[in-house]
Amino acid sequence: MFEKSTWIRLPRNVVVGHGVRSSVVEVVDDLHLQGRPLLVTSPTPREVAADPVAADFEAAGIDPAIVTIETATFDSVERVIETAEAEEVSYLVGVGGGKAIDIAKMASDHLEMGFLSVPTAASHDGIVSNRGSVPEGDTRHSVAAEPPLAVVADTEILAEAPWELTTAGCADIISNYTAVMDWRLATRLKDVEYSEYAAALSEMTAEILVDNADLIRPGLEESAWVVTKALMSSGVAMSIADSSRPASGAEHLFSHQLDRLEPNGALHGHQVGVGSIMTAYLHGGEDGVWRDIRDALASIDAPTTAAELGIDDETVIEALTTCHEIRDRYTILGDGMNERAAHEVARKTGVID
Ligand SMILES: NC(=O)C1=CN([C@@H]2O[C@H](COP(=O)(O)OP(=O)(O)OC[C@H]3O[C@@H](n4cnc5c(N)ncnc54)[C@H](OP(=O)(O)O)[C@@H]3O)[C@@H](O)[C@H]2O)C=CC1
Ligand SMILES: O=C(CO)COP(=O)(O)O
Ligand SMILES: [Zn+2]
Repeated sequence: MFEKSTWIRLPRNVVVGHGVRSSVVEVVDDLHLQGRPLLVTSPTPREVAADPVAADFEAAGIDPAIVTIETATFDSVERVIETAEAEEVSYLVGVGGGKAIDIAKMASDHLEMGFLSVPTAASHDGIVSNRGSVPEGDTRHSVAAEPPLAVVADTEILAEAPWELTTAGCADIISNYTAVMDWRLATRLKDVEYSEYAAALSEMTAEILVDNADLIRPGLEESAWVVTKALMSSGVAMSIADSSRPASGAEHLFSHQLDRLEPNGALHGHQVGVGSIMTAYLHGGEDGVWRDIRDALASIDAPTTAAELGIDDETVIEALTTCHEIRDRYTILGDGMNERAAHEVARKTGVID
């Protein structure tokens, strides 16, 4: 008997383009959401977009509450939940980068409330995904969370954000190549659940981005358009898989460990990009695709070395040798690299001197 079933949760409305920030209230109306919204934001996105969105709500006769979080932690999720309950809101609007959107989607899940995703940076592929990514102690959780009811991605805001945020988003997408390699490996060796459609979508997204790399230039609003579409497509792959596997393999473990070792290190996307160069080498050796990944990253101005990340060589080696412990996710790192092997891969790929 055939007993398989799946439930894929995706946004109902996706609004992308120049000046669409002012459509948030209209989107809320289209979704028939009633009552007060709680805007969940972080300091810079608050100035850039959350305060103007709050003003749009006020102009429409809706009284929004607002909460500003500083970190992507369970404490922040707790604070948002407490604020939502105290302010008696009916739905959430995450306005910001990966941090604010992750916290909003996890709080929404707990509160059983809908949420809207309003990205202010094309820096990560969590814009539409149904996952939240949060560190806790020695580990890093990929938490099932509420996917957004709608996404409102204003390319004018995204294009005005610092250029490195956009290159971080590109690198988060390029890292899909190695994430899918790890996923296939884990399927072969550990029989982990696998979706051919999610894997293909994730790889195709990276391919389209790399093929359009010449459209990705600072000061070009079209870049924000190209990158945001890729970030959403990658997020849809995660929602189809109901796992971050299509977009998160060993290169993400490396980045999550760097976040622990060097909390004020580099952007998430930049770290996973450098990790991807090294894990591609581990998958394919000297003749594998690691040079293609490095060149793709370099072509969109993303870092390809530890020095460009602003992280010292020792920390890179420590992250490489310990990051397999951060979560139960089988990857090319297996049960861990020893120090000599870590030095070898980091040197051979030019990540360290
Ligand atoms: N759930 C998922 O599927 C995924 C989750 N993630 C998570 O997302 C996070 C990474 O996302 P990222 O966006 O890099 O992190 P942040 O949200 O921390 O944003 C990075 C920086 O950009 C700033 N910023 C955001 N928008 C603007 C703007 N318009 N102008 C100027 N500065 C701006 C932020 O300011 P400020 O400090 O003031 O907030 C912050 O300093 C990680 O926690 C990662 O784990 C990543 C991929 C997928
Ligand atoms: O960053 C992600 C995908 O780009 C997902 O994060 P996790 O590694 O926490 O699942
Ligand atoms: Zn990522």
